[in-house]
Amino acid sequence: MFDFGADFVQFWLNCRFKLWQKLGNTHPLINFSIVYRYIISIKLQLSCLLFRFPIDMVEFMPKFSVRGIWQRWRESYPPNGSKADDAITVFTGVPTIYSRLIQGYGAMDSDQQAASASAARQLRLMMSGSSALPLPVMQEWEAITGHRLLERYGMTEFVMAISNPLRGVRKAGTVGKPFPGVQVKIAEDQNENDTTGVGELCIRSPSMFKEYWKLPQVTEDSFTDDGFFRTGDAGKIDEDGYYVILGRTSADIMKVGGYKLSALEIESALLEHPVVAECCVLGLPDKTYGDAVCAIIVPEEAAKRKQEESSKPAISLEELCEWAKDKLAPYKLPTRLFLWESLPRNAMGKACLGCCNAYSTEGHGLVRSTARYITWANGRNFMINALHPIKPIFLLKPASLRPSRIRCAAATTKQSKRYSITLLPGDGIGPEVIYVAKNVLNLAGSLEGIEFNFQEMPMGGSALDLVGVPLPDETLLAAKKSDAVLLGAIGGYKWDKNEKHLKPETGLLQLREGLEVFANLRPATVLPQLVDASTLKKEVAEGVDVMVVRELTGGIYFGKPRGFGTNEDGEEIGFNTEVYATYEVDRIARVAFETARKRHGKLCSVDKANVLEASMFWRKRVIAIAAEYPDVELSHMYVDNAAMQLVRNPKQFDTIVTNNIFGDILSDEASMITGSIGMLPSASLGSSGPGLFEPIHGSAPDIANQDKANPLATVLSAAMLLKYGLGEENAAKRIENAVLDTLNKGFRTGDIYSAGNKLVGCKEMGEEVLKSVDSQVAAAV
Ligand SMILES: NC(=O)c1ccc[n+]([C@@H]2O[C@H](COP(=O)([O-])OP(=O)(O)OC[C@H]3O[C@@H](n4cnc5c(N)ncnc54)[C@H](O)[C@@H]3O)[C@@H](O)[C@H]2O)c1
Ligand SMILES: CC(C)[C@H](C(=O)O)[C@@H](O)C(=O)O
Repeated sequence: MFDFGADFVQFWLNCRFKLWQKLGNTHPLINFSIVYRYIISIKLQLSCLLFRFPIDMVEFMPKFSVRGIWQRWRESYPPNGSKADDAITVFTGVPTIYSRLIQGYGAMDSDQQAASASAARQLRLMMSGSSALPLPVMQEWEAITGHRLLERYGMTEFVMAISNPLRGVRKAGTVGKPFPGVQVKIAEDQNENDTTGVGELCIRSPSMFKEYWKLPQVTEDSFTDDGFFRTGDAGKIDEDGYYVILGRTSADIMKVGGYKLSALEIESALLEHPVVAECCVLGLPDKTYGDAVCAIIVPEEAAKRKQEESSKPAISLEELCEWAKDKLAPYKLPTRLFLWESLPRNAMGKACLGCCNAYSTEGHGLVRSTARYITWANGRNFMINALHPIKPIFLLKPASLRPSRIRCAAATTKQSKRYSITLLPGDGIGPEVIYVAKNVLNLAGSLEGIEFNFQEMPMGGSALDLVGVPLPDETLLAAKKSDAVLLGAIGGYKWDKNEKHLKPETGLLQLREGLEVFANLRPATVLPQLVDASTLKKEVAEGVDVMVVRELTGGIYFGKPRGFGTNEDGEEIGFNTEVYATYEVDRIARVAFETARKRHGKLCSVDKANVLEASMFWRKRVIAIAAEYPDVELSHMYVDNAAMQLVRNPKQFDTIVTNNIFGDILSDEASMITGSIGMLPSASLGSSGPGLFEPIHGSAPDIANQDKANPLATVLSAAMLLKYGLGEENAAKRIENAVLDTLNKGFRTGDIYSAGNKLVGCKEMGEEVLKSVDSQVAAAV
């Protein structure tokens, strides 16, 4: 333990030689005065910049003593609610330490877990540095301790330069923004035609060191002409101005077929695979592509045991790529896979890339061998998946690979427009259909000179599994800050029994409420190509074109009081309240009248005004608003009758306006007239802010992960996003035309299949739509 007040001078005097050796990732010989300034700066930064309260003690924990660290926290904050005098309040570690602490936590019994998690929660702050923190580690740590790790970026040469804020948004996967007085620039490689914004991070800071001791040339080479220190780290700035560290320029950036790829980004994605305990990604020399992406994976213990018993690899390259293809672009997928017992690590716990590289390169000969288990010279066992010929990096057909930017430049003279889109794949078939819709959106957009910046965020059950809530704050924040949000679907059996606030569906309602998207447009159109897919008679279904305008942020879904209780007889009850205020009915009525006006001028308001006060009120307000729209023909219908009329004679409807719950039910019913719920898109809009676009179907757990989902509802939702969300009608038209063209060619997923057509899966349907978007270029431009 170290008392900063009294022992400070003594400390650095005693430690300076050691510090000379230990500090500095770049060079060990750092000027004596730097050591002094280093310590001063640490104390200043900790005390002033971060906490605004003095720090008395700094305790150096024994390296990797996972048990010791957890125990120290439990002693600091015993279960009786007291706090020890020497309690730890702030903890800083490197990612490996947090991974190990998570492992240690997993090995505890449930009582000890509860005590440990509760103690850890009481620390004031936890920080991470030294290398990029993998997202899954951050998320797991937050789920256990409630701490969102504060990631910062610093080096011995200039101490700390960039940090996420103590209060404010700590963006996962980033190191935040520069401290006041610190200048940061990204020096892109002049010799490369790279527009990814990735380059070497260069820093100018008041706390910059002066020189490497007696090494003037090294010092000189370390600075740019304009006085920025070259960190040797690759980075980029994200759309919010947060810095993302992609690794050491020398070791962590691979150059594959002209793309600069971050090994850390790929590692982060692979680490999410349930079989993967540890992972190291590196580029191995490849004649064609410069580097080939090689993944070294240490499987989880259970997978290792199974592997031993069955003599089969815990995971194959094909399985890994199949799993990762929704998370990584095709050119980022590994083309070589090594399964190892463990990763060689240095004393700090960082994977020793040099070793990994040497071993896997030495293993070249072995790649051609058929041997499965190979003993490496110093006795460590590792396994190579037999025979991995290097596959071409690009697995897609060339047409869909052409980078959007080039297509766009060739196809249109319009100025490039950029939009940020939050993607929420969600659960079940959500990720499958979002993958397709994203590609279609990208291609259609590029043909209209539009560039998208997609940000994928967790939502629903997958967010519950990751961070313990169905709508993480970060997801809502990202959604609010983007230009539009595209959602797959949420929900699944796994979370059905969760308490209300921990249900995926609650997350969806929170999202709609948070984005204030009160108007939900759900068009149900029977396409001529799909008349046969409808369960109604051809003459009933043909020509149906209904727009359901559903109120989305009020009514019984949100009304209070609500909950569970007991009645006077002591019996359990559950209750909800259907309630609408004037402004809520008025605004949705206006949206509906405007919509009807642009269609065939007929609006039917659906309610239950013969029974429910809320419906009587609804009807009264709709009639009042009708005075503003004399050109629109208004009618009213009770919901029970409307449900019947929809299947009796759906063509009588043009536009329907109704409350939240009736809209939910009637739009599902209307979907069947069109052939399948897999065809119906929706747009949810508010008076300002981004719109939310989603298919009306759910996560379809019965067909999830089987490549059976119909992606067209989501693809058409992407078209609605372009039309209603961004005002990009031409790009929307391209998508709508492509869907029609694909159906004209006879491609059908199972839900809309009829004899004489070609049955395809979700992926193939997506590829066909992409081809159609592509082939319309000449016709449409
Ligand atoms: N907006 C949403 O995210 C949303 C909407 C509705 C339901 N849900 C949730 O989804 C889960 C499942 O609900 P559900 O079964 O009642 O409704 P669902 O819409 O998921 O599925 C109903 C039926 O339609 C089929 N289906 C749905 N979408 C399809 C598609 N794109 N292609 C082919 N077939 C498709 C399913 O296989 C299933 O047989 C529940 O957890 C529910 O709460 C979410
Ligand atoms: C999943 C659920 C909350 C949702 C709703 O009831 O609105 C769904 O049925 C829908 O139609 O999007």
